[in-house]
Amino acid sequence: MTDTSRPRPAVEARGLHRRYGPPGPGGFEAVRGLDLGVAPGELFALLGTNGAGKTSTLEVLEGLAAPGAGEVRVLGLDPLRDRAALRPRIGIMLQEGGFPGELTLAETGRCWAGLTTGARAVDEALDLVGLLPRRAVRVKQLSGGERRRLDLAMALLGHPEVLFLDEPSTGLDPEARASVWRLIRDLRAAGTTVVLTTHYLEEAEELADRLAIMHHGRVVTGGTVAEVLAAHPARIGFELPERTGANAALELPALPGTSTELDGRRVLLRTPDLQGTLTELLGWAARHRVELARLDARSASLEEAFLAIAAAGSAGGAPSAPAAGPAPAAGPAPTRIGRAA
Ligand SMILES: Nc1ncnc2c1ncn2[C@@H]1O[C@H](COP(=O)(O)OP(=O)(O)OP(=O)(O)O)[C@@H](O)[C@H]1O
Repeated sequence: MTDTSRPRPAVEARGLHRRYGPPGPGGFEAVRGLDLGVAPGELFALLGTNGAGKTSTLEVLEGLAAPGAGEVRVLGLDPLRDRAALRPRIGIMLQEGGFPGELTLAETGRCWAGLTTGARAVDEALDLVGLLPRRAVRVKQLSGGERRRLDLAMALLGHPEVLFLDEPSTGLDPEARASVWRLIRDLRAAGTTVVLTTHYLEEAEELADRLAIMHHGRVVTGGTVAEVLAAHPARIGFELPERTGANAALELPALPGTSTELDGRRVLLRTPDLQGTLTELLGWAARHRVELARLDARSASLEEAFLAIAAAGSAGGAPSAPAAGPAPAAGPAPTRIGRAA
């Protein structure tokens, strides 16, 4: 039965494969059975290691390349077969725009607007990315970050319903990056569906409603940032006081599902239940009048999740389910710490 309560995805791929070169050992399969769905108005980030297949995937979604196998739909249309109908409704920012260096920004905009249905005013598009004061400058005179912003302005010329951004903030200084993030957020707030690739995990954490992490042509894990992080343990670090005499040895409480690493007086706990473990630990410390110096408790970061996935992949094939973090080794047995009495 079809679920009619959920809107049809604005962007969807099912069983997508993309191959470079001939079949067999002479070729290379860059995308290996990828499924994804992006809801209308959603901001979706595609992350992954170098060569994971992000650009190869994006190019198929954009209608710039044919899938080797599988099905792709954007706004319900086939990006290749229905290209004429779809092209005016999407905006594309490639990894490199490649606009002619001799043209000024205003001329570039006019040329591009001539090819775009319902284009907004060129100056308005340049203003959106902070390049209006540079409108009379030639493209070849722009810095790398300014070129990135010109690429974005041209992608926005046609009021796209779906915007594909391939590494939109690469090469931008922190201020320019912050203003591009603001612009992307505004576009999303106005209902634009955005699919972006990025190497900046902070960018995905800041912007994305949902994300997927690719490795070796497959989506290894995906969901909201919270869902992705839930598969990775939180960390609690602290330092125990120097102890003497009969109090030299202490037993930490049994903390189910938590692993414990000791390095002198420094203790590192890894736990799937940050609040529960922290509550137990603080109760234990209060009962034993133990001061936990340099106490630091934090959820897993997207960077830790990403590195765990990359490491799992390098160590013999990435997992196909949400990747587990560093394995919690210890069971609920208490851990003896400190010098023996
Ligand atoms: N034209 C091509 N011919 C052969 N192999 C290619 C071609 N383009 C890409 N590849 C290979 O396909 C794989 C995926 O490349 P792709 O550019 O999609 O990765 P990516 O995730 O976007 O990487 P990055 O983060 O480095 O931009 C890589 O191993 C790359 O070398």
